[in-house]
Amino acid sequence: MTQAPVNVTVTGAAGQIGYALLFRIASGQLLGQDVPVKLRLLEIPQAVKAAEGTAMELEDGAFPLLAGTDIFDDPKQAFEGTNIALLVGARPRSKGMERGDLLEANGGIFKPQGEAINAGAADDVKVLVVGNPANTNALIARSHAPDVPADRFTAMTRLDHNRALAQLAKKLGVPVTELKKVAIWGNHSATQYPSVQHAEFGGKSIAEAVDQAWLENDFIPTVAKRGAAIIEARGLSSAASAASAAIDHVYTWVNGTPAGDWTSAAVVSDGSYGVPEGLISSFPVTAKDGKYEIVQGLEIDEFSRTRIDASVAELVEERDTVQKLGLI
Ligand SMILES: NC(=O)c1ccc[n+]([C@@H]2O[C@H](COP(=O)([O-])OP(=O)(O)OC[C@H]3O[C@@H](n4cnc5c(N)ncnc54)[C@H](O)[C@@H]3O)[C@@H](O)[C@H]2O)c1
Ligand SMILES: O=C(O)C[C@H](O)C(=O)O
Repeated sequence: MTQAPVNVTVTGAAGQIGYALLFRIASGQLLGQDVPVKLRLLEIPQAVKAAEGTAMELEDGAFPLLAGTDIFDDPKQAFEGTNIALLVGARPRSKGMERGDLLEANGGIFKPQGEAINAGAADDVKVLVVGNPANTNALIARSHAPDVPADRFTAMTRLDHNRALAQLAKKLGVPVTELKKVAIWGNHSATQYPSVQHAEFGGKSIAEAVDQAWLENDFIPTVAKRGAAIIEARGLSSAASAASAAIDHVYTWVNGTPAGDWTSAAVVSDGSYGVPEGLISSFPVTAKDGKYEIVQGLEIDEFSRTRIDASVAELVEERDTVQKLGLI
């Protein structure tokens, strides 16, 4: 192991996703089996003790690639020198809380974290926001990190992408490895648009192989409402699958997408496909040389246009709310 360890900051480290995520990072699945990592865990003061327990377990794993674990309750320290920032900790919606209240509470978390990333993160920092509402939390963090290039801020829709792959593989009776060019557009919320317009299986069109009624009445709502279905079944939101998707998102970002395929990530819009510039919206993206890029030049049919516009309208509303609250 000659390479210097990569610093990985994980916020909400004592939460459910943190518990599922940290051991996979330590085992080399985030960056690769030859890349040592140093973990920097951020928690609120009340949860530092629990994070310490997780750090003891990480130590007990004797992971060859884990160069150490540090715990912080101050974002400035947690993001000092960080190369990969996984923003998982967020304020969940509690009973009676309006969407505006939720956005405001999360502004109190993601504003100082954006400032801390701006002040102290490494020059090559890559940020993935997982904590909900993920797209708008990423927008808040990004707007407080003016010195960090916009393309370093992303939010997670890889879980939705993976959910879409799983549903399609089941329907078509093929392994997920045969599926290509599935895309999630818009917000990580029930308005998201999981699209098969350009998707293929074994070189054939998926849109032609399944009927439109199944897409509209089954596939799209199943993927878009899967998070709620898991909460209903488990009594807790998805954790292991969310951690797995976070691993996939960063691994792909660093190591690239295979030729002839793409994945989905919420990235800062450059105005492509009519999505207002600056919004953090999900697109089909490729990754190369450590950069995610929006796939260009896709023809968008009328059905897709309506669905994309509806989800983007929700993102615009969220952006306008946080703007009014002075959070961006
Ligand atoms: N984007 C996605 O696909 C996706 C999927 C699943 C869950 N989520 C979201 O991920 C978030 C975390 O989920 P979870 O199940 O791990 O929640 P959890 O409640 O189990 O853990 C959250 C942790 O964050 C910590 N935290 C709160 N404020 C913090 C702050 N300011 N700094 C650092 N840590 C802080 C809490 O102390 C807690 O330990 C939630 O917002 C959830 O909705 C997103
Ligand atoms: O935490 C949630 O509200 C659901 C989560 O975003 C998910 O998609 O599983």
